[in-house]
Amino acid sequence: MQRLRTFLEQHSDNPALINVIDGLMVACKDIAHRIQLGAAAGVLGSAEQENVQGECQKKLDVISNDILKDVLAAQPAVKGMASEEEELPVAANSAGSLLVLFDPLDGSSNIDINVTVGTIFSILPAREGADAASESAYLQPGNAQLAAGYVLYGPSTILVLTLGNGVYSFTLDPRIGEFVLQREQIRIAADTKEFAINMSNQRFWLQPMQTYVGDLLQGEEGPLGKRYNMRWIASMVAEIHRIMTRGGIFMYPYDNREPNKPGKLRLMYEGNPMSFLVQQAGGKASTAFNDIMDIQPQGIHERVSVVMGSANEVETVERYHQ
Ligand SMILES: O=P(O)(O)OC[C@H]1O[C@](O)(COP(=O)(O)O)[C@@H](O)[C@@H]1O
Ligand SMILES: [Mg+2]
Ligand SMILES: [Mg+2]
Repeated sequence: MQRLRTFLEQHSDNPALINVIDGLMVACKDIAHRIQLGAAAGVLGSAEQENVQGECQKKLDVISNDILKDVLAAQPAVKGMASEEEELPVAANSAGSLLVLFDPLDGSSNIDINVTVGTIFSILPAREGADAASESAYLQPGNAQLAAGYVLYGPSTILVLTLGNGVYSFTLDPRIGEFVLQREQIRIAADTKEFAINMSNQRFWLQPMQTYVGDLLQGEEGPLGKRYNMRWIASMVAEIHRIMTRGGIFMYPYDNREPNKPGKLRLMYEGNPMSFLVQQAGGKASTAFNDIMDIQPQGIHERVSVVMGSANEVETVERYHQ
C-alpha cells in the first residue's frame, strides 16, 4: 500500500508542487466528508445566488470553493488561485511559485439527487514578477500545466492525477483518512464503442457533429460499422473517470444556443486539466478542430468545445470536421 505523500515524493522533485497537491487533498477530504453527510449536514440545495457565469450556485459549490480557497491560501507555495466560483483571481502568497485553478464542484446538478460529483484542478507555474491578482498571470495554454487531476466523490472517493509522466489513481481509505495508490500508468484504449453527449442539444450543433452522431446511431449498418452504446451522467468528472476505466468518447461540442461562446465547459479548469489527464493516458483531447491544450486563453472563465477520450474515435470526429 502506497500513500499519496510517499508517491509524490518519489515522483516529483518539486517540493512546492508536492505540498500543494497534498494541501488540495486535505480540502478534498473535507469536501468528500460533507458530501457524505449530505442532508444531515444541511449542505444540499441552492445557495440562492449566481456565480460569474450566471449559473445558480448550489450550497455545496460555495462550501467547496471556500474550503479549497482557505486550505490553498495557507500553502506558502500558492501564489494565486482562479475558481469557477470566483469572478476574479485570488492572490495568495507573494513568494509562491504556483497558480492553482479549480472547479470546486463539477456536476453540480447531481448534488441534490445523490449522484457522482467531483473537483477538478490544474496547476500552472507562476511567472517571475507576475501579479497573481491579475488575470494575465493565469492565461497560459494547457501545455504549460505542471500537474492536473480530479477527485471523484462517488461510492468511493478517488483521485486521478498526472504530474506529466502518466496517470495514476488513488482511493481514499476512510479507515486511515489517506489516499492510497490504486492504478498506475492508466491507459485509455484507442478504440471504443461508447459515447457520451447531451443529445438534447442535437439541433444546435454544427452540421459535422450532427452527421457524426447520426452515423454513430446507425450502428453496424452505418459508415462507422459498429454498434455504439451511450451514457450521459451530466458530471464531466464521472464521464472522464468512466473513460479512464473502460475507454469511450466524451463530447460537449460547440452549439449555437449562445453563438458567441465556443462551448459550455470552461477551458482553464475543466477542458485543460481533463485534456492533460486524457493525453497522458494515451487518449486525445480536441475542440473537434484543434488540440485543446494549444489554445492561448484570453480569459480565466473562457469556454471551450470538448471532444476527448479514445484516440481513434477523437480523430474520427476531427475528420468529420475537416
Ligand atoms: O446539464 P448539461 O448541459 O448536460 O451539462 C453537463 C455538464 O455540465 C457540467 O456539470 C459543468 O460543470 P459545473 O457543474 O461545474 O458547472 C459538466 O460536469 C457536465 O458535463
Ligand atoms: Mg464543472
Ligand atoms: Mg462547478
